[in-house]
Amino acid sequence: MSERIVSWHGAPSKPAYTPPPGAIDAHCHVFGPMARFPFSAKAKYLPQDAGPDMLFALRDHLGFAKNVIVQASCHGTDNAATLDAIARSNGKARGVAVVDPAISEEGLAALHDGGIRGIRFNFLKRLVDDAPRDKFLEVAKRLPRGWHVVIYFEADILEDLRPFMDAIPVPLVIDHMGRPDVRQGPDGADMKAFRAFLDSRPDIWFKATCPDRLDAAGAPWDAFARAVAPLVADYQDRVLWGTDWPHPNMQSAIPDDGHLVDMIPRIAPTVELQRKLLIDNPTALYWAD
Ligand SMILES: O=C(O)/C=C(\CC(=O)C(=O)O)C(=O)O
Repeated sequence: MSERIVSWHGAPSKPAYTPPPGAIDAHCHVFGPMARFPFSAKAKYLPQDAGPDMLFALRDHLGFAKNVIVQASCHGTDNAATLDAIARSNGKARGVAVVDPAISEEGLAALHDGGIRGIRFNFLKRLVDDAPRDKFLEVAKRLPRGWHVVIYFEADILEDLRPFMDAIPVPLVIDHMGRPDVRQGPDGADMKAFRAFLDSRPDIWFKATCPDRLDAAGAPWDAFARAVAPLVADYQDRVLWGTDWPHPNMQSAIPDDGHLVDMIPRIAPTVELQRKLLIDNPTALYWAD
């Protein structure tokens, strides 16, 4: 792997939809800059630099107030780039780390001081070499107060992951709804299984994100809007939204971030739903203190 890829739109449009004041982009990443924050030797993709200045310029362009920066797999368990971005945000960013499960209590406390409020377990084989459930569970049981676990998986392993996820004693946040096949519609097998999972405990949250990854038909992502809007309405106190910028790995169908923002009123059509999705819910998870 040698070629560094660009996975983001060079000139995203200004969205027609204006997010409410204080809106939070609760799923985005930073890449590098590589000269200061080299990528992991185990990285499955090698991106161009997409650092905090670019992220914060996009935040302002799209009309958001804050970011939740999620450590991407290309940086492995070295959270320095994510922490640096949070430190540069003037209090306008918090984050989710990826840790070596053997991390010390002091290491976790330092992440907390740096603005981290959760850790991420990634189960996508194309992104990580291994995902040791026993070790993940051990570290999930000794997280700082108020933290949660973010889990990224694909719909076909939801059932297999259930015993592991059921045993995690802190709130769960599921990336991209566990990647359902949105072409099945709102009552399809994947959405039904995901709803059953959400119904199994009250502290599972999810991100209604990534139409670009989940709806192969492309913008305006009608299948995504049709499948996801009922989920947002039915679980409106547990849903988050984010751009996913800089869209790791996306190379052929790179989304225009302005168009992604214009999906918000299609999945959350009322002012109240939008306030929960963009302000109340992410604030409860990331700015409770
Ligand atoms: O950014 C995302 O949410 C999705 C990713 C990348 C990722 O998670 C990572 O690199 O850690 C993907 O599907 O390739």
